[in-house]
Amino acid sequence: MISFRGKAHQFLTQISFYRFQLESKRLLHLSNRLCSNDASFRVSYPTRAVLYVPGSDSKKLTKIFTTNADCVVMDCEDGVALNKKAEAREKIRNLYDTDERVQNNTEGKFAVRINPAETDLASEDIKILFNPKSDILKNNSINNLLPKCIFVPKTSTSQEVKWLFENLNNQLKNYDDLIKLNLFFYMETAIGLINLNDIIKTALSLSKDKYNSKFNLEGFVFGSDDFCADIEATRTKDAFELTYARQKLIAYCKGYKLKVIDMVYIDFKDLEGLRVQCEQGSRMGFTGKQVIHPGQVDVCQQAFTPSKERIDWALGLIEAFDQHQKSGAGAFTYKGQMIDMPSLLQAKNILKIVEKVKKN
Ligand SMILES: CC(C)(COP(=O)(O)OP(=O)(O)OC[C@H]1O[C@@H](n2cnc3c(N)ncnc32)[C@H](O)[C@@H]1OP(=O)(O)O)[C@@H](O)C(=O)NCCC(=O)NCCSC(=O)C[C@H](O)C(=O)O
Ligand SMILES: [Mg+2]
Repeated sequence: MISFRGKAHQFLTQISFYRFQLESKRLLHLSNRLCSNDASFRVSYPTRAVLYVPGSDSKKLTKIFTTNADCVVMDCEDGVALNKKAEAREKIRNLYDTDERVQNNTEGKFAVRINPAETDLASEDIKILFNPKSDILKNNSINNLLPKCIFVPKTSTSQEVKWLFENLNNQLKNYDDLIKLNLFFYMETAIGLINLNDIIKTALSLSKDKYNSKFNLEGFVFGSDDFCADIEATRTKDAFELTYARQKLIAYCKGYKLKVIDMVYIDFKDLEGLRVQCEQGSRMGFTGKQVIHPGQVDVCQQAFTPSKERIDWALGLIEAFDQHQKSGAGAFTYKGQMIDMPSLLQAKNILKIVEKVKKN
């Protein structure tokens, strides 16, 4: 039996819930209005959880349709044994030839990781993966039959970028109506970290000036395990040995408005440890994280999705900022903190992520 006080409490909770809903709707409307005319508010698809599936493993490949990972990377590189490379390429090619779910995906949900540029393995990957069977091509648009996004590991020099674009371009030159191919490069060697600026600038300028924007550099992936091997570091749970590399990669990617995907957490049964590392990566500025097991996807997505509290904070701040701007105040107090233009930009970043997730 609920007492009168209990009932009153229930009633008040209900009222404040409805008030909260109304308030949220009003604020969301306001944020749409504030952000819709903002050129910096470009929203592409989300990459919170990027799941690897070894291309040679038929059973795991069937799981690409049941996972809710934002991006599935069918792997031809390190997740595949050397004597299974040909099998991996064939299985992935077969999916693009026959499966409408893969064919109809327009952005980066189904991607492929090829082998490192300037290797025979990569040449063979490109030759097979970007070559639909002619009888299938007769009845289908080429854009449905090719990977829309590729991941390119161990990118250490701008020379490799040139090699890659040239090879892809040669393979694709017969298909006039090809739309864009999204690309992620890996930063996973010491020399790659040193050459990062050069690699990004080469990829951006070559794509725009020489290849008519056919190739779109979407972002970078931090290959922490290869990087550790390369710098002869020992992996630790809190990843302190990788701090510099992670921060440098974030700064360069954000400087060029690129996505940046954090390290793998190889202890895949330890979900609490995963959560801690995901939240750390999210706070540092990463856009998402690589995962190696479907069981890691939910934890990862949650950590890279702003919480209700953060969204409320952002919406309230945007409204307060708007009001203070109108009254002529650039800086003001909101929830006990000093707010000015950088805080508004941070609040908008939160809404950008929400928009991306909604788009998916
Ligand atoms: C790590 C694994 C080898 C573990 O596999 P398994 O022993 O099969 O795990 P489970 O029994 O727990 O699996 C449960 C079910 O889930 C399916 N499964 C598991 N992993 C995947 C996956 N990645 N994609 C799709 N489906 C998956 C299993 O088949 C089970 O199914 P069912 O029996 O029907 O219930 C395995 O998870 C794995 O191979 N993961 C991928 C490894 C990989 O790709 N590594 C390379 C990428 S990481 C990297 O490159 C790092 C970077 O470059 C760097 O340098 O840092
Ligand atoms: Mg690697």
